[in-house]
Amino acid sequence: MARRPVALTIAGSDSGGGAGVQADLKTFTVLGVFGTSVITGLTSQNTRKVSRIIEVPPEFVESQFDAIMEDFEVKYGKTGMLSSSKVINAVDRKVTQYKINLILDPVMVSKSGYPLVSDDTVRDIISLAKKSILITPNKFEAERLTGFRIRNPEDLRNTALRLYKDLGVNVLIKGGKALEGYDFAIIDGDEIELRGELINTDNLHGSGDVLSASITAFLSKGLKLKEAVKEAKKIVTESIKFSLSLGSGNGPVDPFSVVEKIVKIEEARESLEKLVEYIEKNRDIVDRVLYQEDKMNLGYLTEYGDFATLAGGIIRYIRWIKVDGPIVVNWYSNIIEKALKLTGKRIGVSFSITDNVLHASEQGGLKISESGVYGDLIFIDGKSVLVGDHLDDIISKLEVLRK
Ligand SMILES: Cc1ncc(COP(=O)(O)O)c(N)n1
Repeated sequence: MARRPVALTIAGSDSGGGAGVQADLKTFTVLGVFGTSVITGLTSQNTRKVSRIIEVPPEFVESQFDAIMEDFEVKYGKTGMLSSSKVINAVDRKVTQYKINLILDPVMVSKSGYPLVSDDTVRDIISLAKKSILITPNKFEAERLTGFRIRNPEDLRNTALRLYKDLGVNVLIKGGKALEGYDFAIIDGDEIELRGELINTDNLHGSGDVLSASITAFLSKGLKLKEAVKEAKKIVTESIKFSLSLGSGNGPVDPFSVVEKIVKIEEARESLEKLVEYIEKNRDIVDRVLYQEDKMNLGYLTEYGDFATLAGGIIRYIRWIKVDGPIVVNWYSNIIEKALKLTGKRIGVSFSITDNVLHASEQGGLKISESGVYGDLIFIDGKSVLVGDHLDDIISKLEVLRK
């Protein structure tokens, strides 16, 4: 029977789906970990605002722990929104009772700027932090916890050192957009710089949750803490790079992009395989678009920027064609990738500029472009690249060239 590691999130519900429990469970799932959840509070929230918060009664927080722990083996858990001292104390009791290794994300304010915890919780958060294996404050939360100001990477390091020494806990501070995605961690005394990329987006709703949930997932899968932190940084960077323009406020980051990127590569392979099959079945097309001993190729550029193409292309050889595979991904770039990037299309075929090609495209209404921005047939480096939105689109354009 299939088995999965089980992880736990102890967090609030975000009705808008981008942060909180919803973000944590998505993150666990895409990383192959089964997610359980202790819900600490409910928010009426979207990408613009948090309009209401209801706290879950502490005894019900405790009963969720009991239900999970009597049935599952959970070694690692993470916290998100813990909105009051009573809830924090309930979590503290249960985490201690069940010996759960805790990643504490001291959530205080939403990306949309609304407080998620009452002011007097800082003391209790610090007490829970001391029992955790890692705390992951952002710049603002680290400032609140220490009273320091963080303006640059040096301040970030000093604040991390202070938290590490004073609380006796491993710490990862997220510099966020203000520090161009620079994070700094101290784990078992080792200082770890986590350089990010400057990703120019305000769609960051849920970014902190995705990071701490990724760390928790990787730990549950058996990684050591330092490795888990480094791998989690990659996941959150991807989730931000492909964050979603949903809602009119701070859109959600998208942990699902980590999986969808791979699905899209498989779709690219499948489309190219079908296109090879089509060309093999209709090889007269090759005579029309390719000079003797010239080479054609096929390519697919996914929404995530991965490029698939035939390693060797298709060669016309007397009465035969030779398909020289395999399909390789991100192996090398060619004029098809260039044409697809120029036109924003997904799938392309490169071949010679034969008289047939010129004649048939004129007759069939295919648009030729030398600059490449618009058009169905792009001329690059003395060759033509036929481009389309998907497999059927490119096949219907190849049919035009067969006439
Ligand atoms: C229920 C809940 N938990 C956590 C956050 C923090 O996420 P963010 O800072 O990205 O808004 C949130 N907005 N809502």
